[in-house]
Amino acid sequence: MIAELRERIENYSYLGPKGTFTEAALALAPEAAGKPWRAVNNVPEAVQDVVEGRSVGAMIAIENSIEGGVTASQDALASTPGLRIRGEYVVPIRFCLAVRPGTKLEEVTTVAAHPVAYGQCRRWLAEHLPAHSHLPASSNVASAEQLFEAGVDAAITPPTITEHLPVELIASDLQDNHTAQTRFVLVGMNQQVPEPTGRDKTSIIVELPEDRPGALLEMLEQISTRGINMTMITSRPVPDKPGNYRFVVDLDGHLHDARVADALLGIRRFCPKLIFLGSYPRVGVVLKQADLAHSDERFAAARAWLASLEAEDAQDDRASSPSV
Ligand SMILES: O=C(O)C(=O)C[C@]1(C(=O)O)C=C[C@@H](O)C=C1
Repeated sequence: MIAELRERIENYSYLGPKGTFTEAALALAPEAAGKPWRAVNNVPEAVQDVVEGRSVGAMIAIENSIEGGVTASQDALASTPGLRIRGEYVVPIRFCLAVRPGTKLEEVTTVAAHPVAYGQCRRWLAEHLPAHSHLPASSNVASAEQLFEAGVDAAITPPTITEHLPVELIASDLQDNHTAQTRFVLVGMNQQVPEPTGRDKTSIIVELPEDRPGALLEMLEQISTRGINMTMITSRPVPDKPGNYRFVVDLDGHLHDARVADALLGIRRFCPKLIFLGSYPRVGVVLKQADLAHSDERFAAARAWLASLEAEDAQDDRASSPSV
């Protein structure tokens, strides 16, 4: 009954309200098209929606090109067993300064902004509003909603905010870097790994054993000796173990690629706290395999050679065992 109910749920959760970059990312996901969307207040709520079956998927921001990893998302992935990434989506980021109509830049002393957005606009703020104070907001649209509360003069928002709220934009392109982008991932529970497309990425989280000097290097060796391109590595503290870290790692390739499977086996042997987050189609440039020794063909040939040795051995066993 519960399984049937779960099957009928089609919702997708995202950080709202309407108009956030997270909503723009969800609009890029073909599987969410035409399905009901649930706007929630933060990343843990979006993840809880999929854990508790209110949604089949949740879109969450994972990394910004200026601010780096989105820690709330990385921590949710590390602490929610069964959560799997199904796809990644990249959204270009542009910020504007929104005010109540009529407010002048010289009158602004307080700025509401999502912390990840605020971090992307430091240079502009230092130059144009050096004496302001920052009021944290739960999203890039929630910041603009705060304009209608006392004590908030301006908000950092996406340029599309005027489609949603009666605000005025008094400055644009606030972000420190004009190529700023945020990478989002669509997550679900206990999902099957999608078939390889030839342009895939595999994400893992590794908590290294505490008592093993050189464990980080060992993990990297497992990846590099198989010619795998590592596209990201970032560390997060383990909350209940001060001084211990887990590593969030992205690799080019798919779980069904021999070299990736081999590397995961190699890491898992000395590192039982290995979380597989998924293999899924990746956005952007995929490096060509430079080293022939690590080509799929060489992996297949090596496996065939091992299988032939084992077959030979089995034959020898049969020949030498006494017949009855
Ligand atoms: O989706 C939004 O608009 C958000 O407010 C979230 C978020 C994030 O969590 O990183 C998304 C993209 C921007 O880089 C800044 C903030």
